[in-house]
Amino acid sequence: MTAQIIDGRALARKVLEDVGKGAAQLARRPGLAVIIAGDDPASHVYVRNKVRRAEELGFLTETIQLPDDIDEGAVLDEVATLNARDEIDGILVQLPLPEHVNTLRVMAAVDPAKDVDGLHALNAGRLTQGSGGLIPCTPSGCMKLIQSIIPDLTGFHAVVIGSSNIVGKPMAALLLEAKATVTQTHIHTRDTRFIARGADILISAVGRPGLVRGDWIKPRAIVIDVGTTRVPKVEGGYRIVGDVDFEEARDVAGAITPVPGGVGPMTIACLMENTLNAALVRQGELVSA
Ligand SMILES: NC(=O)C1=CN([C@@H]2O[C@H](COP(=O)(O)OP(=O)(O)OC[C@H]3O[C@@H](n4cnc5c(N)ncnc54)[C@H](OP(=O)(O)O)[C@@H]3O)[C@@H](O)[C@H]2O)C=CC1
Ligand SMILES: Nc1nc(=O)c2c([nH]1)NC[C@@H]1CN(c3ccc(C(=O)N[C@@H](CCC(=O)O)C(=O)O)cc3)C=[N+]21
Ligand SMILES: [Mg+2]
Repeated sequence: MTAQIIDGRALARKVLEDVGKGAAQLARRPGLAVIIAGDDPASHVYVRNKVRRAEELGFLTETIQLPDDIDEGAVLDEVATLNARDEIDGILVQLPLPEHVNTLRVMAAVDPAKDVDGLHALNAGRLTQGSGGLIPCTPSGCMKLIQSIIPDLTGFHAVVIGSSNIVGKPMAALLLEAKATVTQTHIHTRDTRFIARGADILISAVGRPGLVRGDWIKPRAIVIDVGTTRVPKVEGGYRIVGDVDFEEARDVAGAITPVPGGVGPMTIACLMENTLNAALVRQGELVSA
């Protein structure tokens, strides 16, 4: 069989349309601030894309560029300043931070009500307890992609390859909340291929091109490829590739997300959705995100 290709760009457009309608109901436009430290070119591309989307929606945006050698205290000061500014509804600290900065301490400093990445321990805890809060953008986008194919995940076996705080762990929590049976793997997992083959829904969030081969996939499974690795092209520039061997997977899976054009655009759309929800809560239009 040939898998259905799940169109992340088209679904992202729908999400953004709804965000635009929601934002129009607000007395004050949502405000998104992005902190970026250092000069990693890939990080700058992602930040520019996020800011451009926010501007298209009429949001207030601000990018705070910090030097690579900034000390942790100064990053925490920037966060505190943004926490105190009423017109800022969402704060995103672009990752990775410089090596000498403790990511968890920075995350803990962000006002949970403005934590549009859903990385504060309060939001992460609320997610595992199913009690609302802001949800990390990439897993949130993956859920929408999966549910565009199977709206009700009750009892399906989902396998999440990768266990980071930003993708793998919240992905597993969301799937569990949706009543799927969830297996999570990581670098020490033995025989990931065998585990993956049992998945009705297979999500790979590792960053290793070609990790997931055709024989890792159960026939007709839904495959969500979060991996985004930059590979230099011989003619210059780069292309981005996922974790999944797309050509092999296409012959086995029931549905699959492409890279690019799958999870990436949904991540940005869900960031806009989170920013709108944070603004709605902060402006008293919603009790909880
Ligand atoms: N499209 C999008 O919107 C986004 C894409 N990404 C991409 O997704 C990928 C993952 O991102 P992120 O979670 O931040 O990355 P991290 O590097 O933080 O996490 C990768 C995870 O994969 C695990 N891992 C490494 N090798 C294997 C393996 N062979 N089998 C199973 N697990 C393995 C690691 O295990 P351990 O913890 O034990 O080391 C870790 O848990 C990257 O390619 C990133 O660029 C990320 C965010 C958004
Ligand atoms: N605090 C924080 N939050 C993040 O959400 C976050 C982060 N840090 N650090 C880096 C990763 C990576 N990430 C991506 C977002 C969009 C695309 C995306 O739009 N990708 C396009 C292609 C883009 C291209 O061509 O380079 C696509 O897949 O179609 C990819 C990757 C968010 N991340
Ligand atoms: Mg660090």
